[in-house]
Amino acid sequence: MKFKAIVADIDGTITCEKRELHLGAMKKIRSLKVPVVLATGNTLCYARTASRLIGLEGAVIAENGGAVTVRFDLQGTFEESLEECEKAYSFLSEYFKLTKLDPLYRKTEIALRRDFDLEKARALLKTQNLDIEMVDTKYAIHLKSTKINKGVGLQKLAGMMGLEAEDFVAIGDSENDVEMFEASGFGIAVANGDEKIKEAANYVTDASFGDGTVEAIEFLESNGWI
Ligand SMILES: O=C(O)COP(=O)(O)O
Ligand SMILES: [Mg+2]
Repeated sequence: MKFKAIVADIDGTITCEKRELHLGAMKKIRSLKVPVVLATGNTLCYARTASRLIGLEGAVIAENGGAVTVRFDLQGTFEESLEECEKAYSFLSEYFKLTKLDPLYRKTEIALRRDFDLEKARALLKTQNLDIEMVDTKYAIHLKSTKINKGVGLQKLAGMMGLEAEDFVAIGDSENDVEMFEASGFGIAVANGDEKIKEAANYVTDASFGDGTVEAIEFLESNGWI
């Protein structure tokens, strides 16, 4: 097996436990010859800044696939999905006190603080005729279109880079990374990952957080897969 690129989740994967960047993972990523794409549930400006500060090229998937850019000098592309998310938000606001995270910068979905009953909210949302789902990343709960995810974002970005999604190894830690694992050629979950991502993974590291990403890349190198 030989892969041409890596797509790495940000929070919980290239960070430490308290969410600060993991310096060992940064160093390892910078040493790679293959392109590294960042994929996050967070906003596009967050992803682009992280890419710049890590020393990457600006190819990022943000807002769980809703926003994508291939280089720093190009504007992003944004899916038209916010309106439907707003409808779901208005409906759920009748039952819960919800807090939006970074609404000023988020253009395709809504991220919420994790301080309400998710299972109850999911059951209520099912009674509505909306193509919206709720995804828990352990950092936020995302109200997002069922048609958009990091896997769809990876297909799109891979095309822009002249690659196939299967050319990528994906590294991640939570349920918002599952579709990205499915679209990629090989998925590696870090040890702190949730059950859903570990189930979707081809390989699970022994180490957690950024140490897990270092281990994942060393595993790929030792097999000659990158
Ligand atoms: O924004 C979040 O909720 C989590 O972000 P992540 O996809 O980089 O882990
Ligand atoms: Mg994550």
